[in-house]
Amino acid sequence: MKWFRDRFRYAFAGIRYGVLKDRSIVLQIVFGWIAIVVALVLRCTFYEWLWILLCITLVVVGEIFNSCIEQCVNYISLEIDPRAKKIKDMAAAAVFLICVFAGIVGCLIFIPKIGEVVFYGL
Ligand SMILES: Nc1ncnc2c1ncn2[C@@H]1O[C@H](COP(=O)(O)OP(=O)(O)OP(=O)(O)O)[C@@H](O)[C@H]1O
Repeated sequence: MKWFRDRFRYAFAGIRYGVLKDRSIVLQIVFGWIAIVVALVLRCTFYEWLWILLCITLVVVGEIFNSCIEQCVNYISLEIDPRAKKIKDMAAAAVFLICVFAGIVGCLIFIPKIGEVVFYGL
């Protein structure tokens, strides 16, 4: 039980560092909440909710991993180095691809629903 409790404590400590120290993570969490509010207003279906929650989770987890990689690089050295640039740029690319995926899913789900609301009302 203590092992289990410790896992939770460390994970929540990690979330706290992320939220307090990384504005990108905070921003993605805010976007996630906006997506949840929009999905509630547009009365998304069960499977639409699954896709939306998957996208939010992927973006936030991707951003946390990106932050970990940036911190690892900074921990090893703060000097300007092309290798450090390559590592950080690749981590940023991974988050960018996840955000593109989430953006496409969001458009596929929300645009037709917004169209329905415009034509027929809520
Ligand atoms: N030590 C370094 N050597 C060379 N280039 C670096 C180095 N550190 C950062 N960079 C370049 O600057 C970019 C931004 O790096 P930084 O660590 O500031 O992350 P960030 O994307 O601004 O993240 P955040 O806003 O979450 O802090 C990197 O993608 C990389 O191109």
